[in-house]
Amino acid sequence: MRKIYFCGSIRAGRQDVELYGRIIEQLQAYGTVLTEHVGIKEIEISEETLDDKFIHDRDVEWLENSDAVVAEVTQPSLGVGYEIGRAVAMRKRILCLFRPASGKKLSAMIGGANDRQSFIVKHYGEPDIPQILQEFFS
Ligand SMILES: O=c1[nH]c(=O)n([C@H]2C[C@H](O)[C@@H](COP(=O)(O)O)O2)cc1CO
Repeated sequence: MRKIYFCGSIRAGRQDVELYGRIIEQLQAYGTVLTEHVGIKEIEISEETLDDKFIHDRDVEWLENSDAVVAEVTQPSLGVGYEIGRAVAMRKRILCLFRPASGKKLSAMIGGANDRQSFIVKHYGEPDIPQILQEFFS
């Protein structure tokens, strides 16, 4: 079973958490999502009981064990940017999802990393997700 590491903003703002949950639900058709908690609204409460070193070391280990990384990058987050950078260094396959309709501007360090092979950046709207995931995992 493929292991998927999903990245989404937590401390940088939870406005997209429900969307993360719906993406994770679709990702589960392609493998086990190691970071399911990113898409769960009430998660801050349980993650708050963990110290930062525990969270960091657990997540880096999950990242190392993952076969693919999918990041929703519309809400800019230091944690997500860090995870993506570490994933590049680990030579993981990475899919970054950005919603232009948000009115935000994607960092050049993500947009400019797109090589259309191992680092893929997609500008999308929610209805596009099934096809994007199918292409990425095929
Ligand atoms: O409690 C946490 N649990 C956790 O797994 N993370 C990881 C997973 C997310 O993809 C990413 C979010 O980073 P940030 O909190 O800087 O937005 O970091 C981050 C936090 C809080 O920083």
